[in-house]
Amino acid sequence: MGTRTGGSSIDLWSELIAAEEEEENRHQSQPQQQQEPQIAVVYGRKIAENSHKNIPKRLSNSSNENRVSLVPTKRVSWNRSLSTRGRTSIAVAACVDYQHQQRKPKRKTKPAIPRAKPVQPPNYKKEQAYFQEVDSFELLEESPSPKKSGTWAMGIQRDDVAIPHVSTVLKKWLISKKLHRSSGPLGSLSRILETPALPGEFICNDGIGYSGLKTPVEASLQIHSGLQTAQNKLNSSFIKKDAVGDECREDIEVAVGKLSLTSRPDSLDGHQWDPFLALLAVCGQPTPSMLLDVFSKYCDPESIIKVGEGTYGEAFAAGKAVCKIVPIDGDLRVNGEVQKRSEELLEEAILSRTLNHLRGRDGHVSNSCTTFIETIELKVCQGPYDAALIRAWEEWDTKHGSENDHPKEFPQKQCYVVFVQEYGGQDLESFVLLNFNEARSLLAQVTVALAVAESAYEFEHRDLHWGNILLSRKDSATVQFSIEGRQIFIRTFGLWVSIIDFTLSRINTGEDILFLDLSLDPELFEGPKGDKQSDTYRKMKEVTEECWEGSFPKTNVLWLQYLVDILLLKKSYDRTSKDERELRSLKKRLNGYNSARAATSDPFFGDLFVSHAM
Ligand SMILES: Nc1ncnc2c1ncn2[C@@H]1O[C@H](COP(=O)(O)OP(=O)(O)OP(=O)(O)O)[C@@H](O)[C@H]1O
Repeated sequence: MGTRTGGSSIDLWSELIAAEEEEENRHQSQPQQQQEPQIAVVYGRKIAENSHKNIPKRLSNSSNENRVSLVPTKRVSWNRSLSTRGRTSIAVAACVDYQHQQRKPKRKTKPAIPRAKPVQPPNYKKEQAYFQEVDSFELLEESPSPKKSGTWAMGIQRDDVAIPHVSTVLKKWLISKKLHRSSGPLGSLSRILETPALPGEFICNDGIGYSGLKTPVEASLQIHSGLQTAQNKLNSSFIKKDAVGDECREDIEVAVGKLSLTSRPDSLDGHQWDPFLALLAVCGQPTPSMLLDVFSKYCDPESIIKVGEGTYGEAFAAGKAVCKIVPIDGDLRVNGEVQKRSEELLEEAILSRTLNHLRGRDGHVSNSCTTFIETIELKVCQGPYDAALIRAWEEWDTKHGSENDHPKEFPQKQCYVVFVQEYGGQDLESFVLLNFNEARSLLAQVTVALAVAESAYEFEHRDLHWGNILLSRKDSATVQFSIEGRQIFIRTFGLWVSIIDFTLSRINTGEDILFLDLSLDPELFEGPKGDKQSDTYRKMKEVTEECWEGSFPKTNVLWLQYLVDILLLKKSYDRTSKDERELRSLKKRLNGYNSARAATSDPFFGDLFVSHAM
């Protein structure tokens, strides 16, 4: 079956597109004729043998069994990363010959079943037929994942100083200190705490408040440059310091002293600095908590349920919240990957919190929306997984077949960051869309959300694959956005969108530009040709010309085009051939927009925007 011969790949995607266009032309010349599915070459879709709920295997992005590689000799870690991150995408795979060769031994023993909690599709037969007819491609290979050894970079570049591409917060701070000849080392968190307070945020108890940051224009980070940059990032976590009791501050200082003297001293250029301490500071903690202490704030531990897993994180429902646990700083490889470092999490924390301010809780903001997942709290934890978490993990494993290592393998002193977020629903990959209206609303909500974040923060997501869009259903008929002071309500048809995973995102907080230098990860751009997700990374590379620090809102448009492809080719829902033509036309017109903001003017969205809540 298939068109792969002699081990060489054939770009079936191009064939598919050509067939689509041919079909489109045919349709235009024969308008009355019923259109057939747009796929020229049809392969049977594999169904998981053990699919106890009769869910097609590829509804999950954790199922590797059918995945085959176009590059069989190059089995690298991104295969694994991408499977769990949803970095799977449209690829026309006929090369079934390779699929057995490409499995990791560990995965062979695991059943390939949906990652997310299965939902009984309302019209499964139709979906199955869809996959048999339309989704005729196997996933060749998952797209490459950025190497996590690289960390966030900031947009401070000087010609006369060699700033390393991979810069930790620490290095950046030291470099900027040199650049700006600032007043001496930032030796401890105590020193940070001595910096002038900024209005609006709290410290100590619950980590994150909502009232601090505004938009860049209203910038509250108050960062000027150099040393101030790193220092004020931390300040941003300690806004309203005056409200902090001396007792609490003392606790932190004592804790900092202990930590820096005993636990994790870090020295560079003779200056003591520890990003772990900074992380603690950002989380408003004197010392790491126990995992269960965090969960207990949100639920009875007995009710904890695992809801998903990624390469780095294990996500558990805790009451109405989701706690994603990410191990940090340890030597133990987790799920085959080197653990993330504190400094990476520090930057990600700042980015997540900045996006929180789009929710407009701190009063009127000219750009607001609720589409970016809300980070309720961040906590640093230490210690083994508790019994309740192990139980939840094992239950999920039994049901879904985890691809992650068993958490009992963590050492006693393992540290983690826990992201407490709102529950966003199921990812687009596994969610069953009902009809074209839902698909339209999804595109509208994503487009306007990106437009809002572009306007507020020059935000580019840069990794908006179908694993990073969460969906749920709500009663609300409209969802509200505010963009440059103008209110927009979008018809939801009951569908509610949340965007997650800002690891690759670029943001201008008003004082800092946070971005990931993707040029450090060439494998990201080496995914299979014809794989829409891999193609999108490559297109981003063309658009940015590898200047990842720069503002290129066109990258958001590239992901919108990717989403249109997903909705046309990977998702099944009630739609007509006219609906499909509309989607294809939208995709073409998107070529003409250089930002999501510009794309909001597209007629496709016209009747989805209303001027008042419904
Ligand atoms: N806020 C949330 N609401 C509901 N489910 C969530 C939420 N956050 C994460 N999940 C679930 O957990 C999974 C893993 O989360 P996420 O992708 O953020 O982890 P990760 O380790 O950062 O992933 P990766 O690095 O592989 O992209 C998601 O695919 C989703 O199923």
